[in-house]
Order: sequence, then C-alpha cells, then structure tokens
Amino acid sequence: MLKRTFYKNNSWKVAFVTLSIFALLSLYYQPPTQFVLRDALPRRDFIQKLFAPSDAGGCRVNYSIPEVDTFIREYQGKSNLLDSVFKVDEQEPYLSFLAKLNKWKRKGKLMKEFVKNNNTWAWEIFHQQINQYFLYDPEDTSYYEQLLKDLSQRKITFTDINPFSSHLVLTVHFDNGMKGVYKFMRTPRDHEVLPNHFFFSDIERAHSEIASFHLDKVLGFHRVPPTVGRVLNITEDIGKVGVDLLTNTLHKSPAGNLCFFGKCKDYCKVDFSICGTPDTVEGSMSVFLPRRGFNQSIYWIQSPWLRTYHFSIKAKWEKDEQFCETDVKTREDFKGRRVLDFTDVGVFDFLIGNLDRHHVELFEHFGNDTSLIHLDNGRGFGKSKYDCMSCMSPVRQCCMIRLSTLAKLVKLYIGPDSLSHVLRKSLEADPLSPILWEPHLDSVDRRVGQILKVISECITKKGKPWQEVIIDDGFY
Ligand SMILES: Nc1ncnc2c1ncn2[C@@H]1O[C@H](COP(=O)(O)OP(=O)(O)OP(=O)(O)O)[C@@H](O)[C@H]1O
Ligand SMILES: [Mn+2]
Repeated sequence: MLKRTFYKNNSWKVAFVTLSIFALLSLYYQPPTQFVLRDALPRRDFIQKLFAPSDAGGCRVNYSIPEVDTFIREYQGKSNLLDSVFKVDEQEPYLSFLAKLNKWKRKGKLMKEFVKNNNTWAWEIFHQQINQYFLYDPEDTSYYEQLLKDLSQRKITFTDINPFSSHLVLTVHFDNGMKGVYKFMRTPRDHEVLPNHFFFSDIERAHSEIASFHLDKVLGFHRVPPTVGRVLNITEDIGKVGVDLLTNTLHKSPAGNLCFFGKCKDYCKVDFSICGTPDTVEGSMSVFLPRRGFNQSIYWIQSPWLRTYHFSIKAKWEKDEQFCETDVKTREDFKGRRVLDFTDVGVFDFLIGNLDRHHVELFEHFGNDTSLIHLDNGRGFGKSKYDCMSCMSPVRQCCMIRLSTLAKLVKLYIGPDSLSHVLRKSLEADPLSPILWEPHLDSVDRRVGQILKVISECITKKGKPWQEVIIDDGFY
C-alpha cells in the first residue's frame, strides 16, 4: 500500500530517474569496435580525440625534429611576439589563427581602376577585386563561391589551345564571357615520377594545379588563381566547339575511347594522346586572369633560381651557396618585398615539390610593389617520399623568411591541426575530390618541419641574428 502510494505520488520522478539511468548506461555502451578504441586509449584522451578540432596533432606528431622544437620554444619566448597576432597558441585551431592574420592583410589598389567590365558575373567581380597584394579574398561572398561553381559547371562555348604552353593546355570560353585554362589529368593521382626521370620531361599533373590552389589558400597567400576540378566531355566540349587544331586530331583509341592530341611545342602527337572513358576526361580549370602588362599580354620576372633544363649543366645558384647575397639581394628590382616574395615561392615550391618555377608573373598596373602570381603549378606532387631541398634554395641561401609565413608554419608544426589536415579538409570541397593521394598529404607535414629546420640553422649554424632572418615587412 505504502509502496503503491509512493509510486503514485512520485511516478514522474521514478520515470525521470529510470530514463536518466538508461541514458547514462547508453552513453557508456558502445558497439564492440569502439570498445577496442576505448581500450587502446585512456578515457580522457578518448574524449579529447572525439572533440578535438582536428584528427591530427600538428605536423610534429609524425615528424618531430629536436632542433625545431628548440627553435619554436625560442620563438614563443620572444617578447615582441607575445602580444602580437603572431603569437602561437597550442590550443587554437589553425583556421582561426589564419583568419586573424588574414584580417591584417595589407590592402592596396584594386584592378577595377584598370579593368572595365559590367561587374555582374562572378568572374567580372573577381577581375575588378584583384588587389595589388593578393588575387582574391575567399571571404568575399559576392563572387568567390560562385566563381568556383561557374568554373566547374558552366557551359563551354568555345575551346582553343593556350599558345604559351609546351604541353597541350586549353583556353576555354564559357557562355557568360568567362575564360579558363584547362589542364588534363594525365596520370592517376597515385602515379609517382620515376626516379631516373628529369623534371623537365615530366608530364603536367592537373591534381597538382588543384592542390596548389588549396595549399596557397590555406597558407593565406592568395597568389594562385582559383582552380577547380572539372570533367570535360570530348564530344561536346572539344568535338563540337573546339578549334580545328583540336578537332583535326580527334580519333578512336584501340580500346574504342575518344582521343585527341591537338598542337603544342613538345607533347602533341599521337603518342601523348588524351583519351576519354569513353569520351569524358578529368582535369583542372583555372580562371583566366586579366592581362598582366599594359602593352604585352604577359608581364613577368625570370626566377633567379631558374634551372637550366639540361641533363648536366648546372646554374650558378646550384654551385654557389652565396648566390642570394651576391646576385639577388644586390639587385635594384629586388629591393622592397621581392626577396621575401621569392622566399615564399621557395616555401611553396618545396611543399609541393615543384622544380619547374622558371618565371613568375605580376600585374604591371600596380608597379614594383605588388605580389607575385604563382601560375603553372602542374609539376608538383610527383614524389611523395622525396623532399626537393633545392626547391627551398631561396629560403636557405637568402636565410630569410617573412614573419607571417614563419608564424603559419610554426602553428602548423605545433598543432592542433597539421598542414595535411587543413589541406585535406579544404580539398574536400573540390568536385573531383579526393584530389591528393594520402602519401602526398603526408609529405607536406614532413616538409613543414624541414623548412623550420633550415630557418633555425640560419641562426644556430650560420650565426645570423634573429632579426636579419625573420622579417616583419607588414605583409600577412
Ligand atoms: N589562369 C591564367 N590566366 C591567364 N593566363 C594564364 C593562366 N594560366 C596560365 N596562363 C598563361 O599561359 C602560360 C602557360 O601556362 P602554363 O605555364 O600553366 O602552361 P605550361 O605548359 O605548364 O607552360 P610551360 O611549358 O612554360 O611550363 C603562363 O605562363 C601564362 O602566361
Ligand atoms: Mn609548366
């Protein structure tokens, strides 16, 4: 009786307690596979792993270097950095750190002073918004997402050959007046360059173009034109709307697939045909930039670290470690930001493993004080196990790095997010995802530590003062 009254009066309480017990029990109950995980990790780590902002723990989790750890302790102790935007906090997710730096980006003139268009389509707004110091702002909702969508989906109305390329590269025209540069996915994403192969006979890789755009973006450089993966239909996009130089070469392969080879300097013959399955191919589409020069269509600087493109002749920089001091820092046109721009190029090319940086382009409109444009990134991500130390020559020989670039590398090294993590996440947005083979993603983590080691050695081994190596030139 007493019992029954108790239940009657407290029935809602009983229900609540019972439900709570069940809820708690169900929290602890995990299917068998998760028991294995729980056994392997102490409870606290397990929960941290579930709620940590990343699935990694910084590049150093797999590629810790003792000298770099010491260097970073010194970096974190620098009093002038403690209260600055360059202070690296071990808990902060990388993208929030990057967003803070991006806010400080110096802004210069806009291309709209020089380019006239209707400012309506995404590509028109992009052209007008090109800044003296960066190509685009990924936060600008007025065009950025739409531009990528247009590049991957809009109807192609005319297809030509890019006359400046040694490979078959297309200039593509769209139904809204936009133009794009298309490179073909000629090798599977896991294809590794053969060890005896020279880089200059290397085939261009569209996955490298796409991944380079994302890497440039997550490094906050914004110097690579927006690029997306796109499927091309050879029947529709070449056969129906291509120039004669393309359509004249259309043929069926022995397997019955539709192929063509077009016309170009080096690799346009039937041995290098591009074939569909049965008539579609994958590739990268980059948005076409406005003219870089006033009187000529291309305005460019030859890289001081240009290679000879010869099997045995070496360039001066390859034989002389003093090259930057004697031949680069002394150049009149390399005063101002230019040396640091080239050390950024060195960081970038080392991360992607690109030996083919023969020249860089820039907008003449903005004068000498403007950022470099990193076009042509098709020869990166070819060797996942090999680190091209000579690609980092600008950093090693000049013994300099921009503070903002260093801060981002330090942040990626200590975590919580590694470069492979943020790059993988960024690449997931591409329509042809997955773009990079995991060993290539792993290689960028290894390379972050290598760059930091070279910088720390400028101070510890070459005896340079900190402030001569790490330069805050106000560019983020
Ligand atoms: N997005 C773009 N917008 C405008 N022009 C471009 C763009 N991409 C490439 N170009 C022009 O086309 C030229 C050749 O393109 P790219 O360098 O990518 O082809 P490539 O075959 O790899 O060239 P190379 O044989 O010189 O290495 C570039 O130097 C540039 O002048
Ligand atoms: Mn090239």
